[in-house]
Amino acid sequence: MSEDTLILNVATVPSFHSGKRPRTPYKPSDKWKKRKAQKRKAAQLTPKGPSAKKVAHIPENTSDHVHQTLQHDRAPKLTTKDKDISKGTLPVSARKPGSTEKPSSKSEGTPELHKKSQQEDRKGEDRPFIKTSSLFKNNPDIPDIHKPAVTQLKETMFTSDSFADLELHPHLVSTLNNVLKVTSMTSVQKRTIPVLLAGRDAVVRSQTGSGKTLAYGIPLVQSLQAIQPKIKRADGPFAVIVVPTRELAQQSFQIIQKLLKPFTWIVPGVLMGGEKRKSEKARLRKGINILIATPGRLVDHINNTLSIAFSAVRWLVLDEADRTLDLGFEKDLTVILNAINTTSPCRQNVLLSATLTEGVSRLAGISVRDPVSIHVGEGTEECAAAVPQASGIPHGFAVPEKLKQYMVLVPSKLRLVCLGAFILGKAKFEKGHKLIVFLSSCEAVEFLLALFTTVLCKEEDLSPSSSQPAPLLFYQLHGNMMQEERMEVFKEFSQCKTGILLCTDVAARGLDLPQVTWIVQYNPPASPAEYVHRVGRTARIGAQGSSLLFLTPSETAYINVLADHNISMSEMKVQDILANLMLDDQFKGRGKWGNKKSAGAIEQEVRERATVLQTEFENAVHANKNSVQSAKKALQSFLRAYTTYPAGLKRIFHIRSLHLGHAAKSFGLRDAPQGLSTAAGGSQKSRKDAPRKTCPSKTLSRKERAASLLHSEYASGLEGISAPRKKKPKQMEEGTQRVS
Ligand SMILES: Nc1ncnc2c1ncn2[C@@H]1O[C@H](COP(=O)(O)OP(=O)(O)OP(=O)(O)O)[C@@H](O)[C@H]1O
Repeated sequence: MSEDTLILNVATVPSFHSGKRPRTPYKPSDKWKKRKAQKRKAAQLTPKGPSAKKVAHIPENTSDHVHQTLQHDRAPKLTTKDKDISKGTLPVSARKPGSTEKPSSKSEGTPELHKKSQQEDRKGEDRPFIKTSSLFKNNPDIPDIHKPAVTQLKETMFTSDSFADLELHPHLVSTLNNVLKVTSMTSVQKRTIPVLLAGRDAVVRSQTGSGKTLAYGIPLVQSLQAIQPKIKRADGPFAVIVVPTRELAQQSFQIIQKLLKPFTWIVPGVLMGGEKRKSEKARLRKGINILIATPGRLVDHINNTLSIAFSAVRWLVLDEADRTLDLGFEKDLTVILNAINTTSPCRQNVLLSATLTEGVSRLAGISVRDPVSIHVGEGTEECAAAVPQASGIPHGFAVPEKLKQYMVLVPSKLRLVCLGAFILGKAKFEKGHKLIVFLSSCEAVEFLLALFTTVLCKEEDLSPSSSQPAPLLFYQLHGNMMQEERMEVFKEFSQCKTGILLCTDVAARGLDLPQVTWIVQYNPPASPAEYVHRVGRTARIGAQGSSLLFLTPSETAYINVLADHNISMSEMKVQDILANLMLDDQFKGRGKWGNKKSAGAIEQEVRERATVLQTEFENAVHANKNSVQSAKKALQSFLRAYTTYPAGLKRIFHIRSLHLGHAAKSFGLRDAPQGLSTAAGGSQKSRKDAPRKTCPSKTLSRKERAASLLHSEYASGLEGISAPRKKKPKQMEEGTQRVS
């Protein structure tokens, strides 16, 4: 051992799957547990034995010292020669130059090498030192940010006008006051409700969390309860409400259900992917008067359920209308509109979103007649400046006034520890925080849930009587989960006071999750509109909230793209986020820093602790073959997602600007893996063996791939992404890959 090193006592590092289920606080049903067990068996995620105690080296004089300079730092950037990542194997050029090491993916591919890796796993338990490459060397420079001048668009949230001032049924007013606990209208409600009560179509844009659901829900219920003779269940749908995700369908259903409390003869119902079609058919047969549905599932019933009839429809609401268009749901919408138009041409149409744009005007053209345009920011000076002459729709977006927006420029190698430190700082050492962390893929969500549960939630934190800081409660929500589990998580995270939800964009739109204090965008969104919806999960209805956007130095220009849409944010510094680790002695190194620390010494100690944390992450990842595989899958899906940014953003998010070794480190991998495949099927070998039709990325164009990736975010686990492709899927629902 060289003299300039010191030994760090890294606390016991449990294996990635340490025999305990990741501590997600929801209680899965028996059926779900059974399915999960089958799934785990299939994925060979066998729990590992007791955790190994590991020791890490950190240099005494500088925590930057590289004990084993892993060749990440020298791994070349991806080039065009490396081929489009989505076409298959990751480039050979990403292999360590001059390395004689066998590619790790291969070493796990054959039984002998598997045995060898198991032996190494066991050996690792006695292994005295863990070598961690430097986190703080060979990173790209963090550029100085020249904050662009941005005029933020403002929308007034509340008015002093009361619901009682409207000509509503008195029982509806008392339901609003007593059940929904709302008395005065928000701006969007004040402007929208009278328009809809007057029987007009409307295109409504107002900021996230401003009460758009009641803006259409109240006039809808008011008009249906007034119909004489009274609506009968068997009359079928009088209103159809289309929303892009299942959770939003469920949420909207619950609000409509509350509004209908005094009007028991009107029956609401929800149709959404992941539910049993048979029982939905039975409910349709009995009769649903207000039908809330995701587009794919509704089309499915239009095509397959004889008892669905639209002759009575008087209302069509497209909530999150721009998203519904975005996701390639346009075809579905055409089917829905055709089905409704054939039998019910006279009805009211309402389109709503916080980010209605030109594209939606096009949709408005096919679905609304002479609509009243309601833009809540309209009339303000800020908004006038943002309205381009031709369209009349503001180019910029308003975000909630009390939302504090931050961004941080983090080199790839530091991303994982930075996210870990941020979560620890907020959720463990401050009180009452509820965080949502957006990631770019289902695989990354699953991987980080397991990793964080292993490394950040230590056993001692779990005892209720413990005097330790608050235990961390992690939740996950993504499109590959089973419907039952998705609903359970949604419910539990809605009700919990603190916790961290790791999710994909499936949670970005419309969800009204109370008391969320922080939105973290670990992967930047594909558009400024999606940015607005993600951050809109906090600071709702006048509440305080904050957001943090992670960017790598090469992605700095995204700040200007957001600024073009009137979005402005302040910079946080990586070192300030990492400084949270000073609160957590669990990640203390062996450095002798004394009591009175100079700024330099503190910085060194922060770096040392960050290195300890990274070491723990890497140990957890490399604890067994399955956890390595899970990290690789997450990395692979991250790379795939990176190829799907729209053309206009390619100059900022280009696969070639990624450093594979550094990206691998951000998934706790010590080496840049070889032979990565970005196809859904996994390794190159398994991809070769798989039937062609199960490998969509081979047959899809880049645009289709992007759409299919986005769709997968909206799928439930029931159909599974590996479901064989059918020529014409029977069950076209949100999340089904549209491959033809
Ligand atoms: N008039 C009101 N007074 C107080 N709270 C209200 C009022 N109207 C709605 N709310 C509450 O505001 C929250 C946000 O409402 P809602 O989900 O409808 O917002 P939204 O504008 O549709 O948001 P998003 O654009 O994110 O979908 C809900 O919790 C709702 O109960």
